[in-house]
Amino acid sequence: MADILVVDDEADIRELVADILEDEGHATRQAADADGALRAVETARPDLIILDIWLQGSRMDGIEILKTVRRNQPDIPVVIISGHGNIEVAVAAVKQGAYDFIEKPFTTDQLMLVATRALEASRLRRENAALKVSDQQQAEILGASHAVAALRQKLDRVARTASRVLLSGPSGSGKEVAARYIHARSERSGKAFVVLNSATIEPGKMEETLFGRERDDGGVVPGLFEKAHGGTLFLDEVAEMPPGTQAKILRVLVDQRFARVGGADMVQVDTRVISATTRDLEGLIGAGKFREDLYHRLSVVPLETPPLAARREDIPMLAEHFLARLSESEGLPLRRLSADASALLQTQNWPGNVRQLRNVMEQVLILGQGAGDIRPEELPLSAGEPAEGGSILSPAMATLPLREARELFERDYLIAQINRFGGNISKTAAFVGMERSALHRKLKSLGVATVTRGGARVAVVGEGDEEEFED
Ligand SMILES: Nc1ncnc2c1ncn2[C@@H]1O[C@H](COP(=O)(O)OP(=O)(O)OP(=O)(O)O)[C@@H](O)[C@H]1O
Repeated sequence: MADILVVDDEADIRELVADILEDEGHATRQAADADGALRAVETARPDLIILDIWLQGSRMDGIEILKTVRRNQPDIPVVIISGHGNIEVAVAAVKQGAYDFIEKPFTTDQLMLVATRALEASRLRRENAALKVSDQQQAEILGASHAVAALRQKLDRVARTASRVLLSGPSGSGKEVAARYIHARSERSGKAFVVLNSATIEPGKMEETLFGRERDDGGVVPGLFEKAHGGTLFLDEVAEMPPGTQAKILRVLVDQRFARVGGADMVQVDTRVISATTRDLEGLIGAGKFREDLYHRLSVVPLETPPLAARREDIPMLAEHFLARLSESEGLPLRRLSADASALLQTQNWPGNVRQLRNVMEQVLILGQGAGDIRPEELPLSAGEPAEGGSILSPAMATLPLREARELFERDYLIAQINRFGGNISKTAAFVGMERSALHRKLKSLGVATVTRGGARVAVVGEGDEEEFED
């Protein structure tokens, strides 16, 4: 049932239109002039306005009312009633943003047809707008660390162009979110964002998946390049592409044309390609596993999503964000992290990065029995376990030069110790075997400070302004 406002100076036409709409189950309100109409719109937003153009005794005609409504509430659909022989005025009204018009005299069916279509179109528009908002939300890159702020800035810049982007970073570090972020903020945002995960497609099916097929009966099965026409194709795990497909993709990137499998005609597409890899593509090129020419075409703008362990200061806010979102979507009471739990999360290695953090938060919220703030012992963490193969090297550290790896280790180690001693620098210094002043200098050079969170002192990275140590 819709709420429909009928505006006409002739009472019998108003009544007639209202009767027809009410017979179809809608609620109606009526107005005879501009003041009545605008007051009705202000009182409660109608789902549809049926508006006569000529209104005797009104200070504005239908077109003026239409303009006012469009200015203030542009998403209310308006259907114009025009007198016979007044087509030009009706067409002018449509140009001003009316959904459609009907000419007097009209039949019940004509009125219902145009009213139903206007209501349906406005419902679809509202749904699409809601979807677009949720697309944008899905494509939010959260984090206040230097690394994430710099990444966001680059993504914003690249979203304004049509350049191809290659995103590198470990699994779960947000490569797909970054690709969605670019798409959602680009001129292509109204068109499709299509994902291909190369690792999940059988090699024999890859070309059909990407380029489509022409069947013997003349039917066409479009591939992902066609589905993403005008939009963006995200090639995830691009290193997993079989060599034959690599050659074909290269050709599409060079001239934006391809033939479907089983077909001879060339298909022209305008598809932006964003690709992602967790692997070292340059190493694979050296080993003859990835085409160098394709690499250069894909990585016009190369960007890196940093591992979570390299931006620990983002961990508390990401964790709180996931807790809030999950409790809302699962209908569970919201729980927050205690300061100790938050500090413990910051000492972990997170080989599965943001995805792993989200999973841990999901487990706490869904499986956790507790109430109130989440305590450290409730966190399902395998803290302190050596990484696979007995090595303590995290994936983040394993690929760094010695000096940077040592800094990363020292930073993580000292943060863990400070948090173990409740932010007490003297006790930490005694335990780690350093003079208090030397520890201060070291922490400063590593960008570590302690801040008060939830009543407790915790060590964090990169919030230099608050740096102030307690004994
Ligand atoms: N900066 C971020 N802000 C908010 N959520 C994030 C962020 N980074 C990652 N996520 C979330 O973490 C999860 C994993 O992210 P995503 O799928 O983008 O990672 P990926 O690098 O593409 O992983 P893979 O290489 O395994 O495909 C998603 O649920 C995503 O929403």
